[in-house]
Amino acid sequence: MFGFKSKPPTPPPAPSAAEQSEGSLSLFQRLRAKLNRGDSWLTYDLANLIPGGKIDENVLEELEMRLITADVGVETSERILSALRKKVARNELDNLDALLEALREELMDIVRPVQGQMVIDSKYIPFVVLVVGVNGAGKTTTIGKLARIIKAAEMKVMLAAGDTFRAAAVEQLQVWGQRNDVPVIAQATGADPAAVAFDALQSAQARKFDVLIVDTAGRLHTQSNLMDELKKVKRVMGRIDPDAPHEVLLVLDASQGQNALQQAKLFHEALGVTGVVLTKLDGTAKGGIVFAIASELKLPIRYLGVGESVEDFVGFEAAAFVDALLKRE
Ligand SMILES: Nc1nc2c(ncn2[C@@H]2O[C@H](COP(=O)(O)OP(=O)(O)OP(=O)(O)O)[C@@H](O)[C@H]2O)c(=O)[nH]1
Repeated sequence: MFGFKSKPPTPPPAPSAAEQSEGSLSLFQRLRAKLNRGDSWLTYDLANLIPGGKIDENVLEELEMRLITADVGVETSERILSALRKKVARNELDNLDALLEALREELMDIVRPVQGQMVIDSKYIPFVVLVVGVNGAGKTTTIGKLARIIKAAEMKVMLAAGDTFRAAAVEQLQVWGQRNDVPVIAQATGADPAAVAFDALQSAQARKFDVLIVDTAGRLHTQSNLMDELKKVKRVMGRIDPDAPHEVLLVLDASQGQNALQQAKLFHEALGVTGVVLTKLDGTAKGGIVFAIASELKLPIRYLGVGESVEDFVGFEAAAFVDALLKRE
């Protein structure tokens, strides 16, 4: 689920307990079972639209509408359809299978470049991950899940409770810390989040931790003070290690659709996001936002959250994701 750079401190991660307990279920099968509750939004009953087996403009329009309503975005959907229309005009797509194969290729072209695991570079002691995103996107849950897989790889991980705005957020992080048996650095509610991050980084450095994950507040992105606060957290950590944070992980709730894309733009402009986690893909989210983020922002997509429990967390793999959407093995 993540890679190593320089000399790895430990061998690559063993399969997690959850992965083991899920036996031989492939990533495709796990995604397939979770995504949009198992119904493919994209190809569901598309066959019924092709009574004579002929791909015509009606089918293409229906497909375009599905892409748009599935949060792929107008621009990206139009681009996909324009490529498909050209193939139809050249008589290259004359049945449903050919159409689905061409659609798969178009979708793969969009997400293949953004598949990239988080590389924990061991030249940094610690490797610092700053986790950002709006309220309720799933930051704390993601941190808990991430801490667990890093720990399973036998690395020492510490958490910093940088969301000092809400007392419950600190408590929630502490619960995840206890569950994973990892230390959590916290201060009183209302403390300066930059001070929490600074202290945590100093402590993680002194105690030679491999990874420090910093939680942050997520009040609405339209409040410019949030971005100023996050920039300060970043800057202050840079005083200890000029390269820190080494990963700025943006957590987005996939069920927020195009709004998530807007958030991503703002966070990226302010902080220079280096990786994205899309959560709640198990709910009503249609998954199309993955393509919108990939095509418009070209940011690496690191992980997908497909449920509330620790094992509902998968590394992003382009082919498994596209095939799960298209219901193809
Ligand atoms: N269904 C589902 N729920 C999720 C997922 N990830 C997180 N959640 C739930 O979403 C809610 C918000 O998650 P948090 O981790 O508290 O979100 P946060 O971004 O830390 O929120 P604040 O602390 O309010 O800033 C919780 O009820 C989580 O259990 C996911 O992948 N799927």
